[in-house]
Amino acid sequence: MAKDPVRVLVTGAAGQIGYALVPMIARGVMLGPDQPVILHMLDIPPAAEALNGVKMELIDAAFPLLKGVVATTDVSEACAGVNVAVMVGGFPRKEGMERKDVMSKNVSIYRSQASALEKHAAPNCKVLVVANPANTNALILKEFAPSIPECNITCLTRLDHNRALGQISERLDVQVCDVKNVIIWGNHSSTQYPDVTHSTVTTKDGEKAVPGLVNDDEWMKGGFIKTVQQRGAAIIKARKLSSALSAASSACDHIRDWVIGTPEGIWVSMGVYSDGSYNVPPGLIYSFPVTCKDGKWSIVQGLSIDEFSRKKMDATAIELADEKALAYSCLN
Ligand SMILES: NC(=O)C1=CN([C@@H]2O[C@H](COP(=O)(O)OP(=O)(O)OC[C@H]3O[C@@H](n4cnc5c(N)ncnc54)[C@H](O)[C@@H]3O)[C@@H](O)[C@H]2O)C=CC1
Ligand SMILES: O=C([O-])CC(=O)C(=O)O
Repeated sequence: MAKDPVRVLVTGAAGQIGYALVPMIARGVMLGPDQPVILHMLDIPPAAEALNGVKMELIDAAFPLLKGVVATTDVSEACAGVNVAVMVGGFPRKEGMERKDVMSKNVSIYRSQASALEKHAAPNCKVLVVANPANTNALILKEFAPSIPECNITCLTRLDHNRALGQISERLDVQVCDVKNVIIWGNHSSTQYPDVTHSTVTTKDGEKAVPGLVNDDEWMKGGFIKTVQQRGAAIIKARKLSSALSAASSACDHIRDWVIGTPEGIWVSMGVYSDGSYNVPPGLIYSFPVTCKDGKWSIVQGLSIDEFSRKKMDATAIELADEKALAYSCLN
C-alpha cells in the first residue's frame, strides 16, 4: 500500500540552498524512494516571485513522489501540519554590520518561526536548523517552541562531518564510503573540532584506525582541522556563493539517518541539545557523535577523550555559551 505523504517545510526556499534542496526532497533523497512528500516552501515577500518560479520548476520536473507544493510568504500557512522542518531562511551578515545586529535579526526570526511551528506543525515535527548561526538559532527555536520535544530540535553539522570524511579520503586515497566515524564537536563555526581519533577505514585487511594510517600528527592536529573549519569560507571565496549543493545534500543525510536510522557500526554528527555528556555544559545545542534508531538519536557514549581533544571541545563550548548570552541579550 502506498505510504501517506510526509509534509516537509523548507524556509528560505528561494535561496541558494533551498534551490538545491527542494528537488532532492522531491526525488526521495531525504525520506526514501517510496515516501511521497508534500513540499511547503516559505520565503519573505521580496522573494515571492522567485519562490513562485521554484514552484513552477517543481511542477515542470514532474517528480512522481511529489504530491503537492505550498509556496507562501505566510509563516502560519507554511508550518501547517508539517512533519519535518528544514530551517534555511535567515538574515545574512552584511557589510558594516556588527555581530550583535546579525544575531538580533536572527533571534527575532527564529523566535517568531518557533511560535508558528509550535502552533501549526504536526505534534512530533522534527526540526533541522541550517541557517547561521545554526546552533544558536536552534537554541532560540527550542526556547520559543516549548511544546516541541527538545530532542526534536537539531542543527546541521553533518556538512562538516562529510567534509571531514572527504578530507581523510583524499589524504589516504581511499573511497569516501570506506571512511567512517569522524566526529564534529561543538559549534558550526570556525571553532568546531573535527576529530579523527576514533575514525577508521575499511580495507581489504579489515578496519584500520585513521590516525595510524595517516601517521602525521601535525596534519591531523593542524592542517586537517583548519581545512574543515574553514571549508565554508573557501567555497564562498571560490563560488562567490554558499556551499549550497553540499549543504543541501548533507541536510538530506541528516534527516534520512534520523528518520530511517544510522547503519550498524556507524555514527554521524548532529547538533543536539546537550545533556551534559562528555562534560559539555547542558543548555547548549552542541554537535556530538550520534547513532539513530526508530526516529530517535542518542549520543555515542564512552569514547576516550585525550587532553588535546578536551581543550578543543571546551573552546567551542565557550564560544557557544558566548553566542547564547549574546542571543539572550537581544531578547530584552
Ligand atoms: N549549517 C551549515 O552547514 C550551513 C549553513 N549555511 C547557512 O544557510 C543559510 C542559507 O544560505 P543560502 O541559501 O546560501 O542563503 P541565501 O541568501 O541564498 O538564501 C536565504 C533565503 O532565506 C530567505 N529568508 C530571509 N529571511 C527569511 C525569513 N524570515 N523567513 C523565510 N525566509 C527568509 C531569503 O529571502 C533567501 O531566499 C545561511 O544562513 C548560511 O550561512 C550555509 C551553508 C552551510
Ligand atoms: O558561512 C556560511 O554561510 C557557509 C557555511 O556555514 C558553510 O559552508 O559551512
